[in-house]
Amino acid sequence: MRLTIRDTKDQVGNYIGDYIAKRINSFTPTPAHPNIVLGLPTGSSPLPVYKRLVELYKDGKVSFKDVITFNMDEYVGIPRDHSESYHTFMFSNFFSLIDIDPKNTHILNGNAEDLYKECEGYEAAIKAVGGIDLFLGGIGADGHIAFNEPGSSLTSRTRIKTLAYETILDNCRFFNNDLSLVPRMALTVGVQTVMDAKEVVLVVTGQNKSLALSQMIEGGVNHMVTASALQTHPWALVVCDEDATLELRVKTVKYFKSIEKVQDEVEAKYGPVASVRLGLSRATAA
Ligand SMILES: N[C@@H]1[C@@H](O)[C@H](O)[C@@H](COP(=O)(O)O)O[C@@H]1O
Repeated sequence: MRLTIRDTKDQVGNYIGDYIAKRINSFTPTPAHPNIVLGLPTGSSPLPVYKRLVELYKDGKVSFKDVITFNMDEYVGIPRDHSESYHTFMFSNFFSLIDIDPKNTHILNGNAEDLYKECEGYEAAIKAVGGIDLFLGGIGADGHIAFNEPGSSLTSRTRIKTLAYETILDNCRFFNNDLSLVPRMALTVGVQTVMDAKEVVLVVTGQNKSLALSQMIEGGVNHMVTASALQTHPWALVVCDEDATLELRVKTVKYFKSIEKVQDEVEAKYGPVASVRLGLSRATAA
């Protein structure tokens, strides 16, 4: 796992936005895997990433015409066009601002008649397009990824999930601070669904995520901090701001900063060719 630290959350957004655009632009289609497939999150943390990607699209530096997306999660039981549904979030903050074909965007339907079937179908749809190339994610204050709350199986797949009280409290701000309006359940991809992606990028910003970040990076792999499963992913990158590092050891921060410096030197020498970068960065991050 690599950790890249930037001063502010906007700089984090720019870094990840540029990173994803580079992946889209360097994607080589094959008959078995003709489109790049992204996994996408909602939440306040990824907003600067989406803002950057929209800017790059408007500047003609990236196109989403051939991009397929799968969102991480969706609430159960609120209408699709509810102002706080993840469907509404994705269309207002991203999809309606770029040239993506809505047919290529996939979001779990929290109002499906058969929620079990919906989840099984989602896993099958991911498989049918050749798997996810890059899964972008955020984390909850309790270290959850998607809606994989503490205690979730680290080999879980897309399923129905009861939300933790802490998450319901966190989300209350979006529902007029009225606890009774916050959905109690969600559909979510599993930890294993995220782990199956070829590459995972996590955006972690703000002091309120600092404890979760230190637990996921410095603690052991643990189902109480489901994002910690990424320690075993062969190609995971966490990008955070300085505020989010507050609970990390100084030694940890210095270590990851020094690794980035080496990577920069290697890239300056060999060039930012994606495949080369992938191989070399793996070596330096090991
Ligand atoms: N299901 C979402 C997660 O995918 C997201 O990472 C988390 C943090 O959101 P925020 O970035 O707003 O702190 O919120 C919810 O729990």
